[in-house]
Amino acid sequence: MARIDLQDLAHSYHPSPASDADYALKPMTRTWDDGGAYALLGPSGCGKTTLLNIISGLIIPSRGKILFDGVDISTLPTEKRNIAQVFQFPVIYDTMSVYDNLAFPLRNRRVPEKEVDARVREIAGMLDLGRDLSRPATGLTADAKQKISLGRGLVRSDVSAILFDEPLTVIDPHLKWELRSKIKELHRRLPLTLIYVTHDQTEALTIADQVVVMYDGGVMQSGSPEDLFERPDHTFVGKFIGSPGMNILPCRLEGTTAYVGDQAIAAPHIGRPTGNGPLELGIRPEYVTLAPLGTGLPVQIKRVDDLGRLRIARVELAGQPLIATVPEGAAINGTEASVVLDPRALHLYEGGFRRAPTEEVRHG
Ligand SMILES: Nc1ncnc2c1ncn2[C@@H]1O[C@H](COP(=O)(O)OP(=O)(O)OP(=O)(O)O)[C@@H](O)[C@H]1O
Repeated sequence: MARIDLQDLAHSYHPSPASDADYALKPMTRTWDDGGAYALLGPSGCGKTTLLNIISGLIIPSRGKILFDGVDISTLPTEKRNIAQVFQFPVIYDTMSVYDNLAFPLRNRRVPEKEVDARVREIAGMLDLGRDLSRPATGLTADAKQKISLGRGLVRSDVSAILFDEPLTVIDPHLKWELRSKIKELHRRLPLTLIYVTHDQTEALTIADQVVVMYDGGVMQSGSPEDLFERPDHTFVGKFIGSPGMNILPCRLEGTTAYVGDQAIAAPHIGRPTGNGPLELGIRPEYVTLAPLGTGLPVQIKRVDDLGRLRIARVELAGQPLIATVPEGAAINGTEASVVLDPRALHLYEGGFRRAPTEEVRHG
C-alpha cells in the first residue's frame, strides 16, 4: 500500500487545450493517505474514470504528477505500478477453478505455494467462497464471478493500491448491500489503500472514509460522509448527497435573521456573507419538520410521499419549494401547515459556496 500524491494534476483529451473547458480533469493537488479508503463520486462525465485511468496508468496526464510513496510514477505503464484493479464486469478465467482464479495473481508473482494457499483460503473465507474453491468458475452466477474478481483484487497484500471501477454494477440489487459491507469489512481487516469509483452515493458513503465529490472535472468537496451530510461546502454537494438532497432557498440576510420572501427565519449560527454573490439558505429535509398551522413558518402542502422509512412533505414556503419531514404518526389535514427549522442546521451559501459560521455547530 502507498500514500498517493496528486500534484497539480490535470488532463485534457484535446491535443492543444485552450481554456478550462477543454480539460476533462481540472488542476488538482491532494494527498490520499496510506491505507485510506477513498471514493470518487459524481455524475456521469465529471471525470472519475479519467482520474482512475491516470492512477492506473492507462492515461498519461497532460499536466502535473502522480506519486506513490513520494516516487513519481506519472509515466510508468500499468504493470510497473504494483496496483490491483476490479472492473465493472468480472475478469476471471472460466476454465480454472475458483481456487486457481484466486491464486493466479500470487502464482504470477512466484509467491511460494504455502503462502498462496494460506492467502487464498483467508480471502475466500472473507468473501464466503470457502465452499466453492474446488468448483470450476464457469457456470457460476454473475454475482459469484464478481466476488471472485474482488478476491483476485484483494489477494495480494503487497499492492500500492487497489482500484475499483463501479464493481457492483452487475450485482443483483438485493446482493449489493452484502458486497458493499463486505468490501468495507475487508478494508478494515486488510491494510490497503483503496480507491473506489462510483456514481452511487450509498456505495460511496458506505465504503469510503473519505468521499471525493466531483463535478465538471473538479473536486467540489472531499470529506467524511458526516462532513458531506452536515457541512456541504457547495450547494451541488448539498443537493447531490442525501435522498432527497438539501433544500436550497434564495434568501437575504439582516443580521442573524434570514428572509425567504417575506418570511423571517432566525439563524443565530449563520455564516457571514462577503458580498460576492447571491445568497442562499441550505437546510436538509431531516432538519425541517412539518407542524400544525400556526406553530412555525406557514407553508402550503403540495404533496406527501411515503418513502417507507419516513414520510416527506413537498411544500412551498413563500413561493419556494421545500421538503420537510413528517413526524411519525402525524395526521395531515388540508394543505395549510407550518414548518419548524432546526436553527443549528441552517447554512448560508454565497455564489454556491458555503460561508462557515464562526463557531461550527455539530450535530449528534
Ligand atoms: N477518450 C476520450 N476522448 C475524448 N473525451 C473523453 C474521452 N474519455 C472521456 N472523455 C470526456 O471527458 C469527460 C470526463 O469523462 P469521464 O469518463 O472521466 O467521466 P466519468 O465521471 O467517469 O463518467 P461516467 O460515470 O459516465 O463514466 C467527459 O466530458 C467525457 O466525454
